[in-house]
Amino acid sequence: MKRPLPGAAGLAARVVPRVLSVAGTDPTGGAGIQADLKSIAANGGYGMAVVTALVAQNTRGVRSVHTPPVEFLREQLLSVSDDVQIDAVKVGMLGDAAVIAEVAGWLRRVRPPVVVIDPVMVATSGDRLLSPEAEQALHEVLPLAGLITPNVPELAVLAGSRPAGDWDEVVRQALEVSARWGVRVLAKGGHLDGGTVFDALVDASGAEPVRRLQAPRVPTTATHGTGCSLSSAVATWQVTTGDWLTSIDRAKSWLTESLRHGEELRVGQGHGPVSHFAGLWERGGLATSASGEWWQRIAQLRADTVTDPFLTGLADGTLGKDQFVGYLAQDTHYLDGYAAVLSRLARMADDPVEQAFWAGSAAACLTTETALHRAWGASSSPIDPIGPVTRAYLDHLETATDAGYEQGVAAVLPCYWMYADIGRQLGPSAAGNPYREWIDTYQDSLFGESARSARGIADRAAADAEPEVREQMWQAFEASAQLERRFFAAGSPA
Ligand SMILES: Nc1ncnc2c1ncn2[C@@H]1O[C@H](COP(=O)(O)OP(=O)(O)OP(=O)(O)O)[C@@H](O)[C@H]1O
Ligand SMILES: Cc1ncc(CO)c(N)n1
Repeated sequence: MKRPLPGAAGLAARVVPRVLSVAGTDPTGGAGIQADLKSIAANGGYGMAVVTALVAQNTRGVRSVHTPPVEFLREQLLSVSDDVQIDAVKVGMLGDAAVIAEVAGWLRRVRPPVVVIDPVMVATSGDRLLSPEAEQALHEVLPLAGLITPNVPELAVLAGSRPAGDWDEVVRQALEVSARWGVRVLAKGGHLDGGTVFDALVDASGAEPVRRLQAPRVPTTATHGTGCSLSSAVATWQVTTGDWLTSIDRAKSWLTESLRHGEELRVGQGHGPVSHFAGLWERGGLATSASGEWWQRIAQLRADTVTDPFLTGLADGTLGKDQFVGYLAQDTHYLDGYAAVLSRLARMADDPVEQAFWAGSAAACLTTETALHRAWGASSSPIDPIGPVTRAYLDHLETATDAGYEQGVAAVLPCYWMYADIGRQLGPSAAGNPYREWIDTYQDSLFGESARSARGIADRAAADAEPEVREQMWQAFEASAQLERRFFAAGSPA
């Protein structure tokens, strides 16, 4: 069954794949079923789970495994398949031969349209998750998969060889396994060294037997459960794309981003989990906070801002120098007034942390400005007369702050947040760009952190505010966002 691609219209117009994970548990939430459910949800699916084994494990290793009777496994599997139409199944830890036989029998009866089997044998910690006798029994279940996803040591076991030492050997083993077991293989190269991680989609019977994928290796210790998370993500995507390479590609992009944010979670002392929802949180896909909702409401405005000719010219380096200097002159006026408003907020705040944040921001604002201007050989005092958009923006900030602390906080937020967002989007094009320093200033992770702090303050203020004040906060926020856009447009090539 092939489903339409999820459209841009959002969740309402979108088919949500119903994806079942059949796997073991990880009470620390980074691997096994717990990771699978997060991964399925993060990739747009509805997750379900049947437990094959209860694993007492954490980021450092496995303590013990409890395998419930296979009769109970059967009860769980039938509870799902008797009631729910399953679009995809991801199979993870199977533990022993009896579990494998049970799952194989169920798969043969139910025939889910998408089956991904992660032949889990050892955890990232090195602990075994499959009894050696059960390796034989895998013969029964692996051919039922549309895709199997072994890592380097697992591939070696399936190929009956030593673990591959380099990428060519991985591909050779994957071809062997694919031919011998009659399955499509995603050979994962996470365990090899090097600045790039390679994976390969191998189908010995296909027209193009080896298709390679590569991604930058994320320097992180947070790699616990990457295999679980990847296989569930691929299973989820396969329901909507119907094409394995596309599904793997999407799952990989998501995983790389989630790996980048894993350490921020500070979970455990060993190999920590990836941050499954980092992308969603980053892009404000959740409207659980007032600011998240405001951010979504200005989505069109934000899209129009990043495609403004001034910013596209800045991104590709074709923007005229005069224009950039003209923009900087207006920005000097703006930052002077903005720093004054931030100082006002510092005085108005009753929380010492918030006072310090606004005062620190006012200072950073003035020093960043001088640094940028020095780089462009301009004086740090404004020479050009103040323009109409700059005037309107500063008047708005003052008026909003006159109305109250909450409104002032909401009014200053777009300046942090939209610039951090623009820096993030323009960052990748910064190398060799004449405006690199400007882009780097806003791409800087410290700037991103300030934006998050400002957002946190606005959310706390909104949570405590009366409905009419919260409405005024939104209006102040939106007006500032509009003025941000006009500020760039004022410097656009005619
Ligand atoms: N540091 C990293 N940076 C980027 N990608 C990585 C990194 N580590 C692993 N990956 C990717 O994650 C996926 C899983 O790879 P890996 O070979 O580690 O699987 P695994 O050993 O089954 O995972 P685990 O046992 O931790 O669940 C692969 O697509 C791999 O390329
Ligand atoms: C339950 C379970 N499945 C898979 C893995 C592999 O990371 C793990 N550590 N735990």
